[in-house]
Amino acid sequence: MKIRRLSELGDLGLWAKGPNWESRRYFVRKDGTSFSLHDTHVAPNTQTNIHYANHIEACLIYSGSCTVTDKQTGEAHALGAGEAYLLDQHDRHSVTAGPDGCKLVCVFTPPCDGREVHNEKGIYPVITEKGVYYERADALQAEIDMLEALVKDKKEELLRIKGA
Ligand SMILES: CC(=O)NCC[C@H](N)C(=O)O
Repeated sequence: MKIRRLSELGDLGLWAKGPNWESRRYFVRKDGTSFSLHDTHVAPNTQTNIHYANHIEACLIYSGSCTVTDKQTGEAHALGAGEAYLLDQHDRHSVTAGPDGCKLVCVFTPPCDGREVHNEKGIYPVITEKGVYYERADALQAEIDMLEALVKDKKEELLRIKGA
């Protein structure tokens, strides 16, 4: 088991800030997981345009409210505490926080490294120990390398179990 406390995140480089939001990244790639776990706080009455070309993200709102708009269809969803959205199509979208702001627990795959902020297109790079990759092909290769390392670990575990 691992415990990570809010008070540690700054020193560990796991507290990222954008113009309208901050994201406290509790568990990240270096923890060896295939996902990262974030607590995102979005400032009241702000709009952020996002396009996670290299990631899938699930968000669960636990405080405040927001409107998530699909930029392709124009469909807008008003969401509050206990409601969630999943960006499983690399959807271009905007998040508009309500008058009390919006707090969300967010899960990313591939896992974030901790330092990611949006580029001018709203994209996060995939960051590994080998580099920072924005372009889809490079980011996919970095993700495949991460997944292959995880599969290698699982295969070794399986061999250990079978050999026991
Ligand atoms: C909704 C929003 O502002 N997202 C940006 C931060 C993102 N959820 C993260 O945790 O990196």
